[in-house]
Amino acid sequence: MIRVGVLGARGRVGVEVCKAVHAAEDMELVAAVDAGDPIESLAAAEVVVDFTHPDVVMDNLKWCIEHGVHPVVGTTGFDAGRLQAVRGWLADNPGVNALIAPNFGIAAVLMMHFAQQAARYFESVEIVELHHPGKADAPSGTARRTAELVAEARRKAGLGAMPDATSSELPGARGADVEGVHVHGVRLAGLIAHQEVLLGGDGEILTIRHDTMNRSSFTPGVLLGVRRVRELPGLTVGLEHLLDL
Ligand SMILES: NC(=O)C1=CN([C@@H]2O[C@H](COP(=O)(O)OP(=O)(O)OC[C@H]3O[C@@H](n4cnc5c(N)ncnc54)[C@H](OP(=O)(O)O)[C@@H]3O)[C@@H](O)[C@H]2O)C=CC1
Ligand SMILES: O=C(O)C1=N[C@H](C(=O)O)C[C@H](O)C1
Repeated sequence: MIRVGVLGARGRVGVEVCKAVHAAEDMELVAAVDAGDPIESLAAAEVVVDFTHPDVVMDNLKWCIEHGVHPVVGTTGFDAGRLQAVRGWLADNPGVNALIAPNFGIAAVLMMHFAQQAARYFESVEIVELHHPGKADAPSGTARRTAELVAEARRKAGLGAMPDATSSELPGARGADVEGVHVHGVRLAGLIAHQEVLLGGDGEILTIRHDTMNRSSFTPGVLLGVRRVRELPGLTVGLEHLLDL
């Protein structure tokens, strides 16, 4: 039995993670911690799943790593600096591993993978992410990561800047610029989490779309991460490394 703790246990995703861990035959839910609860109860866990908030996730990660607990993190808001800090804590605590994934949905990971594969064939790529209005960060972690993967694929293919004649604009009208890829965020009541990657070339448009219909869709990926994190050395970023893509 894997002893699992959950941080953000009363949140939208945390509730689903607790149910999934409870139902898994090879796992035991030993701690369910939310804001205001003592973090020390996580010491009973081998693996801790974090779905909290970008403002608190670094403190949570540091605590887990320093207490010999392997973190599996869905919380977003990671940039290169934050990932480097996590690598430093792991280096100071050999034997502890961490998995951080901007999206644990299998279809979402495939959407990112397909976008990365397609990127080198098109002059233009833009990303539209659409989420519920309770989301704290923009652009979404998934959109940011997709843009990074697309930019990397374009660089490898020797593609330059995308065509864009915009010479005057209201701030924000062209979205956020992530390594040259424009990312547009929509926050709308009724949505959960959705993304379109628009790829355009001469007379053709390819749209890759992903829709999250419920939050239990994240749990198979989370459970896979919980089962595998102990054997993945150091820091792993992205669930794609656990799938045979
Ligand atoms: N990687 C993935 O597949 C996915 C990632 N996410 C990401 O996960 C994060 C959480 O999303 P979501 O569940 O919708 O958010 P919610 O706000 O619904 O849940 C977060 C929970 O964490 C609690 N919390 C806040 N601070 C702490 C703390 N220090 N310790 C323990 N618990 C704390 C919150 O309490 P309170 O409300 O009282 O502050 C809340 O109950 C976001 O960053 C989101 O982008 C979401 C879906 C999928
Ligand atoms: O906040 C959310 O809801 C989600 N957050 C993640 C992100 O920022 O990419 C994953 C998914 O989009 C849902």
